[in-house]
Amino acid sequence: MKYDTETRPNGVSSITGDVLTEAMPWIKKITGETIVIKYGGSAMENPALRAEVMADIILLKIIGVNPVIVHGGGKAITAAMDRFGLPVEFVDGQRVTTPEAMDLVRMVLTGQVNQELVEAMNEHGNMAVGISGTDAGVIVAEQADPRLGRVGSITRINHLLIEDLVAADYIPVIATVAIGEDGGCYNVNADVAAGHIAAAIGAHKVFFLTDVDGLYEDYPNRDTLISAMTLEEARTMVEEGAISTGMIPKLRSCVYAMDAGVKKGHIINGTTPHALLLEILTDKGIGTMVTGDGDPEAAAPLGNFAAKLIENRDM
Ligand SMILES: Nc1ncnc2c1ncn2[C@@H]1O[C@H](COP(=O)(O)OP(=O)(O)O)[C@@H](O)[C@H]1O
Ligand SMILES: CC(=O)N[C@@H](CCC(=O)OP(=O)(O)O)C(=O)O
Repeated sequence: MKYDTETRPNGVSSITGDVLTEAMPWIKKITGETIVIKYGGSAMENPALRAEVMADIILLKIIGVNPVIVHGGGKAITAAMDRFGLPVEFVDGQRVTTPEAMDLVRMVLTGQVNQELVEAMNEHGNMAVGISGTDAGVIVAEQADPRLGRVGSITRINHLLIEDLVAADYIPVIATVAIGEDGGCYNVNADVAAGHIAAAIGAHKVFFLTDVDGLYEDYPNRDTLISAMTLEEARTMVEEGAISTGMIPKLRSCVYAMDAGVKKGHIINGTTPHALLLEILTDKGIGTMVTGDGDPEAAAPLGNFAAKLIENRDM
């Protein structure tokens, strides 16, 4: 039943009621599920927005969802390296990490970014617990490539600590510093870590919050946003190299997690107010959704542009 705002003494709009009712079936679907949310450096720049995202995560927790946060902080690391006069260099999207840079990466991710997120969430009740991949050996890695120094390639996720925290109703907030198979620690890409963690804990869904609306077929042409794609289409795009830096590890991680049983992967704009809530609790999904085969929400086939891109790569 719809009410006329005019007839309401407190002036509350019926739209508010409609929005709340619309959320009900989605709350029923998601409550009790564990979701992994990767929060990236690009979407963390604005402190007010960051605080809003953290509050939304708490709201999800309150309605019975179990969020696990995996965060990056690439921009903050670069700013710190500039400040300390360390050279900043990326090879294929991975930061060249000398031992001195590794000290700074660890300092920024675990000491600064992680704690900022934990503090912002705990303003709403002390539910968030900050850990890094070295705690209880949650993320184990080996050297990826000697040319990249202390950059790690993940070999194992020890998921017990994450699961224990979730079971105790905490929100784990994980900085992606890994413990080395050979001792020491490694710098791992946060998108990759999120995919591995989602796979290891058998998450229901994995979300990548970034600073663009999702995956574009023809970036930066804003008319080419892919709103939905199947796992096989995502796999083909990754394998054919039809996407560029930034999105590569996100889509690859979706594929990795979904191959391990995660139901869906979402790439959404963390700078859009309440992006997570809109994606999870309303009829109108936003961003790019990757669905599994046979999923009733499975996507329409890729648009012409992506199909052409892939076709051209074959030639
Ligand atoms: N096809 C594409 N669709 C969307 N974004 C793309 C695409 N190709 C490259 N990008 C870039 O990827 C960036 C997001 O990746 P990144 O900067 O690594 O994000 P984050 O710090 O959130 O992990 C976007 O800001 C955009 O510039
Ligand atoms: C190896 C490597 O490149 N590690 C990343 C880790 C942080 C990260 O991934 O942060 P975003 O998600 O904010 O980009 C880095 O040093 O920037």
